[in-house]
Amino acid sequence: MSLLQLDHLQVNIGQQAIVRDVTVNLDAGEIGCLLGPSGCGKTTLLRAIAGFQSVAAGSISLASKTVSAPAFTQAPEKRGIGMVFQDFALFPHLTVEQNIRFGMRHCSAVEKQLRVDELLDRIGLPGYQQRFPHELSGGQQQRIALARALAPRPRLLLLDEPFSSLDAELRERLAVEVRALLKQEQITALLVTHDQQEAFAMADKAGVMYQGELLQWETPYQLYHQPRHQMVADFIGHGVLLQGTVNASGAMASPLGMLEHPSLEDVEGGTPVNFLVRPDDLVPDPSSRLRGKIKARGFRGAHNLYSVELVSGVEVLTLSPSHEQLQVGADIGLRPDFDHLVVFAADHCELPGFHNHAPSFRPVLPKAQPA
Ligand SMILES: Nc1ncnc2c1ncn2[C@@H]1O[C@H](COP(=O)(O)OP(=O)(O)OP(=O)(O)O)[C@@H](O)[C@H]1O
Repeated sequence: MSLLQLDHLQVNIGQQAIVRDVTVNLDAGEIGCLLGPSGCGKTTLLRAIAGFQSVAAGSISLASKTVSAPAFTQAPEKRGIGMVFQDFALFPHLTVEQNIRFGMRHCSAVEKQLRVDELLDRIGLPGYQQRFPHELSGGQQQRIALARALAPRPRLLLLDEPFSSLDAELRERLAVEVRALLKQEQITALLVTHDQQEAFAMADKAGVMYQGELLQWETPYQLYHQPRHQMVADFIGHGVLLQGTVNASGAMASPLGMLEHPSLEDVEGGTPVNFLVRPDDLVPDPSSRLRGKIKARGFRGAHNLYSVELVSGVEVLTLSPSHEQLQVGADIGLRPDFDHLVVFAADHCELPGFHNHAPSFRPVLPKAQPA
């Protein structure tokens, strides 16, 4: 059952359309995640859902009831929405228990007590009732902020970069914990973040926004493996877009050599395309004729990520287990090994902040075809 429905939503600030033509569905109990570069309109969209911002076109519905449309904005306190922001925003002069009880005005004292104890158990902080916020770490404070938002059992929880002030390791751990907690509580949630790892750890559905538009709204797996826009391909995961030309027999001449793949068969001969190359699409192979020089190495735990300059001058990325360390400056052979090939029309309009890759908004193929 649909809990949140945004239908061709437009939100203006002054004369400017900050959110444009956004359509999103979140079913009850699902966790959605909005990704995108700074200033693309993520917070404005959340504010509109919460009822702090009116809408210029389209509508917002909660459980099939319209709460925002042009000339109609249901008051925020009537929407049953909880919110968590990046700066914790706990009341410093109230104890943990008083903070959590804050939004539970309509419950009896016994209910409040049970709910506080239940939530403190669930967030792994039993016995913290009488602490003050300044006696807690950043991660603990953010867990309490979450408990406070969950206490009145909102039907929708909005989280705006809730972990961004925490360090990377804690952020990842909390994302996993918070997902488990939201699932236990059966809360529908929409999260805004810059951090794709966080989105992947938390989301059932995710989308990338760019300049007010939502480019794709699907599962994190589909965003990664079947990006429908170059911008999504560029924003999600490491990878490079290379140029190629598909010939009449469906093979592609490319900086990686001639590539053949079922997904190229529908592309008209002679078409110039851009195609996505992820690090795991190129396997180190000493016997391969495709050669390059290692320019840089980044440690990624189990793997190292290498930047390799091919003999043609094109730079690509590859992965290798971190116990097999390759040296910067060394010659390396790479074997293309595409599980699926993601291909876009090769339009060329430069956009600031996104390497030199042009988003076409018009994939040659609707999406990548699984091999
Ligand atoms: N009150 C306002 N007055 C004028 N412009 C605004 C206002 N609030 C936001 N904007 C503009 O709207 C655009 C989107 O802002 P928004 O905060 O929604 O982006 P965001 O994607 O959440 O960014 P970030 O990730 O940096 O928080 C920006 O260009 C911003 O300058």
